[in-house]
Amino acid sequence: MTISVVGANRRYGDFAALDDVSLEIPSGSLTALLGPSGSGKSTLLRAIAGLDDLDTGTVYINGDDVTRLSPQRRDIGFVFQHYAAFKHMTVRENIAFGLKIRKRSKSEIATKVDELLDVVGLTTFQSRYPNQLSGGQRQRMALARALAVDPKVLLLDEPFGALDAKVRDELRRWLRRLHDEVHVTTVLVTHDQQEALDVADRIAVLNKGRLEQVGSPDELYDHPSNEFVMSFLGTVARLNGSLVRPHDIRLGRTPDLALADADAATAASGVLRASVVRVVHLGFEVRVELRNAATGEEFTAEITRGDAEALRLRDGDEIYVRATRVPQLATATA
Ligand SMILES: Nc1ncnc2c1ncn2[C@@H]1O[C@H](COP(=O)(O)OP(=O)(O)OP(=O)(O)O)[C@@H](O)[C@H]1O
Repeated sequence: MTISVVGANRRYGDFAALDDVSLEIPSGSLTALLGPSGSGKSTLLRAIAGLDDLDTGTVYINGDDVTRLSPQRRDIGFVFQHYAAFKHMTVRENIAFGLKIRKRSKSEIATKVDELLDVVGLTTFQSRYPNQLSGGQRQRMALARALAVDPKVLLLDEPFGALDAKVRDELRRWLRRLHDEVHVTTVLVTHDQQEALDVADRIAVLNKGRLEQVGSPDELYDHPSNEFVMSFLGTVARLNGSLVRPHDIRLGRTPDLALADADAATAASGVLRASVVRVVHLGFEVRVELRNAATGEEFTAEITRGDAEALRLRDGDEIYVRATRVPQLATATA
């Protein structure tokens, strides 16, 4: 089911939480709403769910104008960061809840719940109560409960936000596989660019209530439309006025850092002198923290272990750097 938001505005007093946002979410996609805290992600998600009203604007689901429909009538599954499970019900009963109140037959409920327990990997935990589950298991139960009623769309607001890094990482992969199996149009709110790049097939970047860019992870990474998008998707350094990514910086002992594939934009960024502040070994990669000799600005380059060994970098060394790639931004905003 395609979701379209057209001309969405939401103000709180003088403050624009959503400022003329229009967004198309393709049927069957897993779209991340990505942005810093306060950028309007949850406001947009809640407007799609019908939990909050827009001041102006329209929400369409599958071509139908649902702007005035109650959340219950939008056929939506919703999972929040802190999921409120029914404490007195087992995992199985929690997942079955939505089907029961819709008065489905016992056998239909049993079949559906068995299937979902399997999908979310909780079959052996089905008789437990929510407080006997780990945080990650609880969120999987929440997803199963949301999916039980075959929603047209699944809306997830930082569903893994409260979990530790390792569990979050596992659940992301699991969500991606689940989505590949179930194909329900899914919108995931996250402030974590790694999470968005990892699981989403489309990313919508929000900043101060405005939509900055929408596209595939590759499109956003390779062709960010402005400096905000580029710096929000990962670490960046500023070399001679251009933003570059740490792994697009070449280091050398001499200023002769010729590039086979140098193009005009790269050549313009030139060779700079820098001193090595610190060398950090991160397995295969080596992170080199540097200080621009001309400006004193610190920045980071990421090189392979092999390159680092060849250069034999030591703290305090004076070296030369240049960008091997400078993304061309559509607009230059800060
Ligand atoms: N009920 C409200 N009353 C006043 N201001 C609100 C209300 N709800 C949200 N806001 C403001 O609107 C802005 C957007 O909030 P929203 O929750 O959509 O941001 P977000 O991008 O989801 O942020 P976070 O990642 O911190 O949850 C914030 O500055 C917030 O303070």
